[in-house]
Amino acid sequence: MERYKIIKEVGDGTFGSVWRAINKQTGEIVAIKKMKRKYYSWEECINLREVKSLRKMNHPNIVKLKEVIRENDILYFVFEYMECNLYQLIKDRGKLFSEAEVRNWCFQVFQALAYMHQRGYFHRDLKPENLLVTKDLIKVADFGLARETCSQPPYTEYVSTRWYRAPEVLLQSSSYNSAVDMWAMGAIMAELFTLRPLFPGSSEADEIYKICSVIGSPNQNSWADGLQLANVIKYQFPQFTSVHLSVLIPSASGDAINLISSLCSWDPSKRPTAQEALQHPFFQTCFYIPPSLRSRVTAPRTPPTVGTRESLEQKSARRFSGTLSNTKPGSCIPSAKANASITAGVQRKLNMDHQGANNDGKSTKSFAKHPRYQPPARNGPTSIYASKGSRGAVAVAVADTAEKLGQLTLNSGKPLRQQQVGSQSMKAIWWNGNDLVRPHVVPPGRSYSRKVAG
Ligand SMILES: Nc1ncnc2c1ncn2[C@@H]1O[C@H](COP(=O)(O)OP(=O)(O)OP(=O)(O)O)[C@@H](O)[C@H]1O
Repeated sequence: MERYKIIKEVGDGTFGSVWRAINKQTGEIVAIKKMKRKYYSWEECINLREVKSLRKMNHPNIVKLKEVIRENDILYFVFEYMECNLYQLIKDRGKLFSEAEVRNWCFQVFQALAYMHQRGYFHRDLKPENLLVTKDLIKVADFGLARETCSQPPYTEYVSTRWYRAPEVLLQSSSYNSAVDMWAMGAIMAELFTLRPLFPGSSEADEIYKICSVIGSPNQNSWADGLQLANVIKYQFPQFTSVHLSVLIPSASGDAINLISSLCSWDPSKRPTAQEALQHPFFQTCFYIPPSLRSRVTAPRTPPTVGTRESLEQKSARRFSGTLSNTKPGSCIPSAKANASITAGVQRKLNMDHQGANNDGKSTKSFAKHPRYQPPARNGPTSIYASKGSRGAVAVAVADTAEKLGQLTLNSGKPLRQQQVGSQSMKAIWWNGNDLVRPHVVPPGRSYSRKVAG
């Protein structure tokens, strides 16, 4: 570790604290994640999911793991450095993001997911904190929970952040798949438009309650397997009809609403795959720049992985630059120096090789089945967070969920009991006499807690 000079702490997660550091030999800025628990053997380290999955991934929208160092039983991951995470951008944002910004970020993330899912991995803990941003470039980080698709269920020890957790996981399915990442992306996309979480559940039961209140309760048609899962744990869904998402996300176009709606489908098999999402009309103006072409252009002018057709046509001289029309050329590109690989060092380190794997085998679906939606008036949200609470990560075994969910017997339209919903204030937000108060009409001055432990 003496090759690095630690500059400052930039993140504190469940499993590690992350530090900005500089490689004294190359001048490269890196992020070093120092794991909280001790590792007494090298075998323990190389068997970690984060190592096993990340070392196989080589994609411009997946954060690069450069080195793994074990020193005095402490494990350090050295990553390429990114300026901030998406949650920080959302939190500090005074006005809504433009649809072009949302599109650009989501297109990149779906490319990363398509790559990862095709290779037989799924992330399982996608959330704004795990999407790292440098200018227009976004990368998926934190593979601590990543799973191989072909690994054997049941996945009992699964933990993830509640607000982005897919319903099949909440209902304790033991054989979920990469569709859990697609659900999370629907919730994240919506949050990018409104700057507020779409399903801010204060407990696992409240999470399902909030999902029902937005997308409507599931039935035999929409999710027969889900009814069975609920039956097993003796859970009764609260009865709600769906709200059109355009009411909750008024600034989003019809295409965006359509994509979010299909991502947030109860039935995992009805969600688009990442590859299918990339084909959605919402991304019609985007084009993909294959990695092989990206390396041909001069680095400072090359944005990440996405561009617009318009810019492609107009700027044929920069044919493969993929510069977004709203992108400052070169604004998001790390310098060649910053990309220099680390060749020196005395500590034991892991070689990051990259291998392919399996397909996730999901069937191809058409978007034609989703009714096209008429865009609503574009009149921004009624309020944004007055303040945001701390946002902890979770390490919550789901073992107690059956008990918690099983205790619930919810009648149509009736509020959850206070202890089931969470705090009194949460109840006040969610129940207003005869009518359910939707999550996006939080009274001014009210803040959500981003604590998400289940
Ligand atoms: N490569 C990076 N560059 C800059 N900041 C980073 C990088 N990796 C992580 N961070 C920051 O550190 C935070 C925590 O990192 P990470 O999610 O990897 O830790 P964790 O312990 O696995 O967290 P979690 O509690 O979400 O499981 C991130 O949200 C981000 O703000």
